[in-house]
Amino acid sequence: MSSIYHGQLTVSIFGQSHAPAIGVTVDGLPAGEPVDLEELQVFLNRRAPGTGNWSTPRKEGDQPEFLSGLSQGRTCGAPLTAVIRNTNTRSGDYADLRDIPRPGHADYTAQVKYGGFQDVAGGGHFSGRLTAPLCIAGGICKQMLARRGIWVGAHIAAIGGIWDRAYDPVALSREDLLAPGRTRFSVLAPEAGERMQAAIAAAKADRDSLGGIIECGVVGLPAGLGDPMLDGMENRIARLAFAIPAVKGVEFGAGFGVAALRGSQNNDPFYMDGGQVKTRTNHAGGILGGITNGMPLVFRVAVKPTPSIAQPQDSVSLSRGENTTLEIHGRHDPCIVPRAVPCVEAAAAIAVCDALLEQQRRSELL
Ligand SMILES: Cc1cc2nc3c(=O)[nH]c(=O)nc-3n(C[C@H](O)[C@H](O)[C@H](O)COP(=O)(O)O)c2cc1C
Ligand SMILES: C=C(O[C@@H]1CC(C(=O)O)=C[C@@H](OP(=O)(O)O)[C@H]1O)C(=O)O
Repeated sequence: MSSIYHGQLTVSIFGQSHAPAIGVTVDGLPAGEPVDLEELQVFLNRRAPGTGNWSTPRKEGDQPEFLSGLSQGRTCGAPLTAVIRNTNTRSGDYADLRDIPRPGHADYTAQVKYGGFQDVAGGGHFSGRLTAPLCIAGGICKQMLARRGIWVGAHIAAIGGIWDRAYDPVALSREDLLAPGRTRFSVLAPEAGERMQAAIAAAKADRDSLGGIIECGVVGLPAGLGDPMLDGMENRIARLAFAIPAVKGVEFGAGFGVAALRGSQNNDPFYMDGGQVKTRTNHAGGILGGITNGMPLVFRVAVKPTPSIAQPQDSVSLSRGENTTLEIHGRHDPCIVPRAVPCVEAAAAIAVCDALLEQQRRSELL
């Protein structure tokens, strides 16, 4: 299994949902960066399971223990390793799933690839739980970016077809990005949030689940970050966003909507604003040719409905080679979207921080 992001920063995520611990090693962080552990905990709490009707009832404190890389509240240049102990596992729920794979989860593909040696309990290394260490790395990157005037935020754009107010991609402000994260259910329009929560409750009562869309923005970025072709900002962000289990799509700016537009509608006209080049619209989502253009960077991810639902489902017995019915008895999120909002912020923050470090180190060589 490869769970390593390679760039200026190397982010290596380890552990399984029901192993003694999960964790992350981040290599390449500049020395001397302050890490506010209280602020980091507030960020991790936004993702932690066990609170809210939309969450799995599995309660975990999700308090990181730093084993290396920090000294006197700052990064010390050594690889930073943090672990989170798993304290509330119920592995018996997974006893049947090695033989009878859950539709929509990774049980079947893991069985094929790892020949039965994979850890099935709690989804093993495939679990959404592994986004907690992603958020440790991303939370530290968010703090580094904020000190440089770069702000990352996200909100629930839609759940089950109910839409929140969208970001204004031209006039997106720091406050728009930060406000949803101060509430337990991260939306811009509280009324839309209430309707979404009711829809989740209804799906749960039907022993079903819901999916949705998360919109993420970054403001304060300089123009010129990223590269063409394989190392564009889109590529870098998408690679990290797809590390979040259940993410099935990523679109930047107007995204798939561009397909229905004419060039005259989709092009973002340039204009001068106090010596700065800006665009009047932002269908590009702040990226042209893989490189930031100084406008807000905006992207959305599609999150599928939670695969583990309590309804009986068709599956197969792999040992007997025959069709069967599966009933899942476990503790699952009826909707992954609300808890995945900080995970998307973490993915964006790591990608942007990495690109900035690369840019800085390149220019230092000249
Ligand atoms: C924060 C978070 C929580 C999740 N919770 C659950 C869950 O409770 N039950 C479940 O079946 N899947 C859950 N998932 C999704 C599965 O981990 C994921 O669908 C599975 O690993 C297969 O990966 P894929 O959907 O990317 O193909 C969660 C994902 C995230 C990001
Ligand atoms: C624990 C978390 O979510 C888990 C993600 C998950 C999955 O299959 O992805 C399945 C469930 O695991 P368990 O059966 O052990 O309760 C969720 O609770 C977490 O996100 O921290």
